Amino acid sequence: MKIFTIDIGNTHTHCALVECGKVLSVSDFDTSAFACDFNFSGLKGGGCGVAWCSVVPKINPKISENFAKFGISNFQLSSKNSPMPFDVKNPEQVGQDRIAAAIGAGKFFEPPYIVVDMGTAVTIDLVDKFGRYAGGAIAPGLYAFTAYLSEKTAQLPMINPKDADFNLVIGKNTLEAMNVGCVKGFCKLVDGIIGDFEKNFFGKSAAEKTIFTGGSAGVLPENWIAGRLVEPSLANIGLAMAFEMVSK
Ligand SMILES: Nc1ncnc2c1ncn2[C@@H]1O[C@H](COP(=O)(O)OP(=O)(O)O)[C@@H](O)[C@H]1O
Ligand SMILES: CC(C)(COP(=O)(O)O)[C@@H](O)C(=O)NCCC(=O)O
Ligand SMILES: [K+]
Repeated sequence: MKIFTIDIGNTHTHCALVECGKVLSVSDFDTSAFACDFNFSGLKGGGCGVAWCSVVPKINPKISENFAKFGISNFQLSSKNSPMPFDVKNPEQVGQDRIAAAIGAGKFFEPPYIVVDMGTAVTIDLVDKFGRYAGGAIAPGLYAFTAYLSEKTAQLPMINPKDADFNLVIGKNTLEAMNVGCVKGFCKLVDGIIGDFEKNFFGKSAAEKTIFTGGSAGVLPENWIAGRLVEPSLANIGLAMAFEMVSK
């Protein structure tokens, strides 16, 4: 069965048509423009399931209204209906995109594994050996790391993370210093948290059990991202898997 999935993030809304865990097509929108513009009429009667998640609650009534208008039944993934159990203090607090990506990573590995979603925020999450969503870390995303300084200072420019040389050790001008501090610094934050997870939950490198997703994965230096497993539609795959698991 084809499942139309919608992952509403703080910056972008990622839509993907997924069948048997395979992504058939994708389309992205600015979240600020999404709920008002989207025309769901094409989905009606298409024999297609609809699964979605949102970390922008004010959008939810609008999208629900839209589904109702077009008569489309739909599944919103949450901690209440998640097929993945939780080992955290307040499951209802966990971002629905974090739940979706954690489920989606189950297509790639057996638990335990690590899921890194580099969006507006970066989240680094653990699914434990029992297959439970076990929590993780939330930090500013790459854009916050880079843009904030250029917005809040008189002399720091906006940088393009793609141009940063990950091998550079010390910056010899402003741009290089920002590349080392902001871009390499962002990567080192992620690697440092992953390293702690590895030490505490794997006892060895978990590079083979770590998956990356989110907009920043595509703009980080090649020599950091190369060789890592990246799935841009991880949350969408997870939404489709969750829908299939709960519909059984
Ligand atoms: N040119 C860029 N410079 C810095 N960050 C970028 C750039 N392009 C994309 N990003 C990062 O990607 C993020 C958007 O990723 P996305 O996965 O769409 O986020 P969300 O899931 O929060 O909507 C931006 O907030 C930013 O961190
Ligand atoms: C951490 C997030 C902001 C990430 O959102 P994103 O960057 O993908 O837009 C989102 O998952 C969220 O608002 N979570 C709620 C708090 C929590 O997960 O504990
Ligand atoms: K996200």
